[in-house]
Amino acid sequence: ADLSTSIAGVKLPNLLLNASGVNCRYENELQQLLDSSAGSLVTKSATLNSRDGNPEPRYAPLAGQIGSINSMGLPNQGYEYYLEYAKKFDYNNGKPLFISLAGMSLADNKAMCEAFRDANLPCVLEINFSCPNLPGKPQLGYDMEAMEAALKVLAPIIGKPFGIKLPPYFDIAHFDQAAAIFNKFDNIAYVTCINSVGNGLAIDWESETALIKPKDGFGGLGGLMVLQTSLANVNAFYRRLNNGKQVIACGGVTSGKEAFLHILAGASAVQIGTQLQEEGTGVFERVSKELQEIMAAKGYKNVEEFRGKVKTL
Ligand SMILES: C=Cc1c(C(=O)O)[nH]c(=O)[nH]c1=O
Repeated sequence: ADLSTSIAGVKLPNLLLNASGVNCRYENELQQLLDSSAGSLVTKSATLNSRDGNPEPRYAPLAGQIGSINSMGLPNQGYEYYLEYAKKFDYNNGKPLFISLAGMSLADNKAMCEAFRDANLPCVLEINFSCPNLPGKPQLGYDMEAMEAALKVLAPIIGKPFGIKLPPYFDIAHFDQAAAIFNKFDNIAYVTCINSVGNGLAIDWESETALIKPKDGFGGLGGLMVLQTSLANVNAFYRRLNNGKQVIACGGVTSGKEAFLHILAGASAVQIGTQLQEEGTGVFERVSKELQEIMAAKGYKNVEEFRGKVKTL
């Protein structure tokens, strides 16, 4: 079965890729993604300057393989590292490159977007409005006015198709408000739903202790336990975005089954985070095979035949 897809003007030979933040901070990790069955790769969200991030332990899988909690604190090499990587990248290798940016301020995001614009590269920018783990910094994704104001500055600078990484929303009114904002910007090509479910608290019952150190143990939740929230966000934006804007799914993909469900909900591509962290890059081969088996069993030759076709009662 054909798992290829096109997003923001670039073609992915396989609609599976990593979630930003996982296995993508350093060049060697990015090379591992290129060498895997993933159809593309996205870099760790970059800030103006490099960051060490929060104190460890800052990531933990949850018992029973139900998911993960993280409060990494945006550790990254600084945007120039990823800009240099994007300049050296072989755009004829068959897999497109996505670059994630998460400026600590609008000025930082503006400076980083200007630098990528000036470099005039084929990579696709994904602006991350949804990091939940910066102490004292509320995430832009939950401030509609600030998000629109930022887009009014950044969209014209980027000047070509780009994407936005969104937090999960839980109120229908917020789906309506956010989609209405995105529909105002012609070059928003896609949204990636969802980032981790912010500020969960994982506690070990034997030691009576939080699993991670930063923020009294508060961190973003990922993995299978966020699947239904992710499916809802994918479908909500699939139903609301117009002019060909697409949705990349992220959240709860541990097998071909969840990837299939995300496509049914409307996803054009599917990102894998927690399961990639736990299993390694072999996850892309496994999930691709499982998805193709499901499609064959159901008689689907390509994903367009069932994308967004979730039935309601
Ligand atoms: C960019 C920071 C993020 C982080 C982080 O670096 O703490 N963790 C997430 O789950 N999502 C983010 O967007």
